[in-house]
Amino acid sequence: MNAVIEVDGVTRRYRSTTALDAVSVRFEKDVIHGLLGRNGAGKTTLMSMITAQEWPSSGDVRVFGQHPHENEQVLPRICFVREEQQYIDDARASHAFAAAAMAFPRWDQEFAEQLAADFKVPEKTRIKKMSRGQRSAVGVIIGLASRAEVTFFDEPYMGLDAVARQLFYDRLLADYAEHPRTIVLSSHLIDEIAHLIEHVVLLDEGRVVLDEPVEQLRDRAVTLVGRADAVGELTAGRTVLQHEAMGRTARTTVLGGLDDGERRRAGELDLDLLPVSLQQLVVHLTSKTEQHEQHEQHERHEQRERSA
Ligand SMILES: Nc1ncnc2c1ncn2[C@@H]1O[C@H](COP(=O)(O)OP(=O)(O)OP(=O)(O)O)[C@@H](O)[C@H]1O
Repeated sequence: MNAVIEVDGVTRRYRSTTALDAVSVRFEKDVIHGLLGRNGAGKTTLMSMITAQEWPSSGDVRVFGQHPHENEQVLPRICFVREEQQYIDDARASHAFAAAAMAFPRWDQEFAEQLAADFKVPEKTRIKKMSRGQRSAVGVIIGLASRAEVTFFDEPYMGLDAVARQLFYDRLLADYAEHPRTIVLSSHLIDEIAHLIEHVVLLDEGRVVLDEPVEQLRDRAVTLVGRADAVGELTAGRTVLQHEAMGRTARTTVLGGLDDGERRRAGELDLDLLPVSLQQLVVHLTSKTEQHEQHEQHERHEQRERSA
């Protein structure tokens, strides 16, 4: 393992909000990571710490083994693409690309121009006057053509239509295959990016709740589809993540994998076994807190009823 980013016990407080709560996580060299979590989970805050745009309240961040803040050895090797990127007044896409060419030593101008044509970024329009999707495309192009050793894309798709998003995913994968680098992609469109990412870091309320290679997630849950009574037999007593019944057919997703005996039985019962989607797993893992609160509320209510 070769971590290019090491985050150790990082906490970030904003007055009464704890955006990150003792987060420790590593991002490995030349791996595409998905940084996932609900709104307000702390994803942008974590990326801002690593890219030296913010300071942690406590804890330690190292990139390439060094502290990134005001570090000229580190900063040109990091690119952070975010929605609210500010560009200088009157700048056109070509000006933004020229600035990026100065900032990033591995910048590929030809690639940037090819991407600008692919995304149909208007040449003459000022970035300020561009549509939201066109502005996002400028950011995405800078992220790709910078070829920075560490590149963060923080929800880069805002305003991009489905065709442009697909273009981004295709170009990202193709360019990554030729120029491997560390990529961290934050997105709410989990199913859309699931095939791109090799490792998932999931934040919930400022804490890491999952930090795992995508391959391993397959064993975390399974979906059984078939006759309702047969599905019921194999899912009895297990934690159900999702259940749908359609007439005599059921589709049930349960936590945990099936052992060899259970798989054989599923075959005998003519059940289909499907891997769980990343989206389903993320929803399950990040709604736990609410489930817990609801449970606590219920318990308090019961207690009041009993003592009344
Ligand atoms: N500058 C700030 N001042 C005060 N609170 C902040 C600041 N930046 C972030 N926060 C708070 O920290 C928490 C985490 O915010 P953050 O932007 O990191 O979440 P996120 O996971 O990126 O969310 P989203 O998916 O909605 O973009 C939120 O509760 C947010 O309100």
